Amino acid sequence: MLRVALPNKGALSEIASTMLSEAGYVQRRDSRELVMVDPENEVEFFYLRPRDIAVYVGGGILDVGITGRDLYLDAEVNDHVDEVLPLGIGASTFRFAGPAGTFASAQELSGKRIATSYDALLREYLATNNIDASVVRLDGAVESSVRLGVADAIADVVETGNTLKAAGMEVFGAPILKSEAVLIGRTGRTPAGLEVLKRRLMGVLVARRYVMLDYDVRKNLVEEATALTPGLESPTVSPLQDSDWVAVRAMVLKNQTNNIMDELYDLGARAILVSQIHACRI
Ligand SMILES: Nc1ncnc2c1ncn2[C@@H]1O[C@H](COP(=O)(O)OP(=O)(O)OP(=O)(O)O)[C@@H](O)[C@H]1O
Ligand SMILES: O=P(O)(O)OC[C@H]1O[C@H](OP(=O)(O)OP(=O)(O)O)[C@H](O)[C@@H]1O
Ligand SMILES: [Mg+2]
Repeated sequence: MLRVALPNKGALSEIASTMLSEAGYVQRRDSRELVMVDPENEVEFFYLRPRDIAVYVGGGILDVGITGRDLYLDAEVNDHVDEVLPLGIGASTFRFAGPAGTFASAQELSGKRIATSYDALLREYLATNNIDASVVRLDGAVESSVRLGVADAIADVVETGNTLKAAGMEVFGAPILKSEAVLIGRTGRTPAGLEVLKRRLMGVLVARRYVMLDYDVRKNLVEEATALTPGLESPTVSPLQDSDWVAVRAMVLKNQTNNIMDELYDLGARAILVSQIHACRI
């Protein structure tokens, strides 16, 4: 059995479970369940605090896990745990913020107090950038720390920025880290089932990003048309009953679909159809 750690709560919990369901794995139905066995796929899922996942994987107790890149790096296990696959979900940025109009750059933090829940990540950034500041480690609701007088600035996860705005704060300086949900595993180990899990997750990523495009086009325009729809490897071109025309089938990026359809139509392509990809192995 492949032993997989998944976030039990928070921003990454539902989106990680949904992704695994789309990849064909059985997921828990009740958020209080802590373990879920998927005997058919020979995988066992353990629902744990997202911050603890790197610790379980780093300790060799569980084979792989899904957590945030920021949490994984903050756990300081990257000498023996690797990021195996970025998952394109749960994106956020780890940034400095302070009371509106107070700070303009990270260098101005020298001698100041910075509150954060990601102290290892912050300490490393400060050391690399020669900023001599003190770090105040808090568990959460870090935005309140400045108003309450325990810190001068914060380093925290920002997604929409709404929480900062509500606290009268604004970001400053360059982003410290761009994060997203990632699959992590022990360096140099490929436990049974990991390659299949990776391939399935990559299949979900592709199925989410691409659609299947079908159209008919005159044979003499097929070169121009397929230049617009090159597909992942090569588009399928099939004969039609009318020998002057061919049918073309290719995967295209979902967010480019309508532009490509307009260009194909202008070129003379007709019967342009888009269909969703439910699953794939590339
Ligand atoms: N809007 C968001 N708010 C917080 N974290 C987010 C958001 N979007 C993505 N994430 C990511 O989710 C992870 C944090 O998850 P979560 O909030 O569940 O952990 P936590 O803050 O340690 O726990 P909790 O808030 O339950 O005490 C990080 O990897 C973070 O980058
Ligand atoms: O930019 P936004 O979309 O507003 O999201 C970012 C906020 O969400 C997180 O808090 P969370 O809900 O995890 O609470 P916590 O601070 O107690 O961890 C994070 O710590 C920020 O406060
Ligand atoms: Mg949180």
